[in-house]
Order: sequence, then structure tokens, then C-alpha cells
Amino acid sequence: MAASPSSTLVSPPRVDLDGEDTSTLVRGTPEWLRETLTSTAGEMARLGRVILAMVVDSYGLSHRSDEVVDATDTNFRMLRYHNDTTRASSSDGQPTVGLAAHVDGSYLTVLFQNDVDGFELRTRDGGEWVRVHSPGPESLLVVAGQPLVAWSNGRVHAPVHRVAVGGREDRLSCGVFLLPSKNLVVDAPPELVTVDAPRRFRPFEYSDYLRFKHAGGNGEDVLDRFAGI
Ligand SMILES: O=C(O)CCC(=O)C(=O)O
Ligand SMILES: [Fe+2]
Repeated sequence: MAASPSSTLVSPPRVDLDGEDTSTLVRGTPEWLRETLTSTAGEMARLGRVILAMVVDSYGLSHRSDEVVDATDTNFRMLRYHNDTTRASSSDGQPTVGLAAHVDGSYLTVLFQNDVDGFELRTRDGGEWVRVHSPGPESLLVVAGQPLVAWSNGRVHAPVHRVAVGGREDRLSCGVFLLPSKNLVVDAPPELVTVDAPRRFRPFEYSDYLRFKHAGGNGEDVLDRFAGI
């Protein structure tokens, strides 16, 4: 059966890029690696912000992209999924899950993985898991999360995803989570609430959503339960 995520993750350091002192990003990490991590996380965060602005622009709201992008924070996280052959297959033929199915609580997540696949998306009808193959070391995966669903009044889809393990090597990944600022009120702009597309979510403070999500599990219905109208 599915292993608990914590048993396969090796001390994922959470890095607060917006902290006062970025040199404490990776305390206990050698200097040479610290610099690499800091610049990698910084570049991935920059890319995340550019993509978020592109999403806002794509709704004809370029005048709003600064206000959305400026009210964000970032987290950088590194994950290691052990290739544990004793748990590589289970009696019911289901893959071993290294990270349980969830929907992200970020606006966007920018992910990089080594060449060991394992990231899987659930199809929108909920019927099937689809493996996302990394096209190569120069590619990143960008995943939408629930705050973007709320901001876009339901236009953006935040996919349920998980990580399946059991390959020949450990899977390594790192990701930047582009989050609404903690006390930001996440709300769809008036342009996206129309007669044809009535309001789907009440405005909410991001920290309240996070508290609700952490208490209530990772189900894809979290946003609806918390703020659905
Ligand atoms: O490790 C991965 O590829 C996915 C990580 C992920 O989905 C998450 O941390 O939210
Ligand atoms: Fe995720």
C-alpha cells in the first residue's frame, strides 16, 4: 500500500527566499552548495513570477499583473524519494506512492527533477493517473495551485498530483512554490466575475486558507469547502 510521504522524504529544507537573511537559506550546507541553491531558487522564483504575470496577462489584465506578482512570497523545497525496492511494488499492483495525492496551495509551483520520472497527474474526470515524463534536464514543470483557481474565479485548473516511486534510482526534485503573501486577501478581480461567470469563491485571507488546508487534508475539494459559494 501507499507509504507515508514522510518515510520517503529526506529532510526537505524549506527555504524562505523572502526571509531577512538569505544566507541562512541552507544552514548547515557547505558554502559552495549554498550559493548554487540560492541562485537556483532565485532563478526558479523569478521564472515563476514571469509565468504568473503571463497568466494574468492572458485574461487581458496586464494592468493587474504587478499587483498580483508583487503580493507573493516564495518557498524553495528539495525532496529526495528513496528507491526502496522492498516497497517498489505492492500486492494490489498499485505503485508505491512517495508523495500522496494533493493539490498545491501555491499560485504556481515550478518543479525540477533529475532523470527519474515519478510525477503523476490525475485526469480532470478523476479517472486516471498520467505519468509526466521529463523531456530533459533543461525542462521545468509548472503546476497551478488552488489560490490561482480562486483568483481566476475557477478558470485555471489546479491538477491533483502525486509522486510514485520504485524506479532504479532515487528521485530528486526541487521546487519553488510561489505563494500569495500571508495576509493577502485572495479575490477574483471584478473583470473575471461576470453574468456568465458568477463568483465561485468568497474572498479569503491566504493564511486562513493555509490553516484550513493543513487541518483538513489535501483533498481537491479543500478550496470549495473553505471558500466555495
Ligand atoms: O517532487 C515532485 O516532483 C513533486 C512535489 C510536489 O508535488 C509538492 O511538493 O507539492
Ligand atoms: Fe505538489
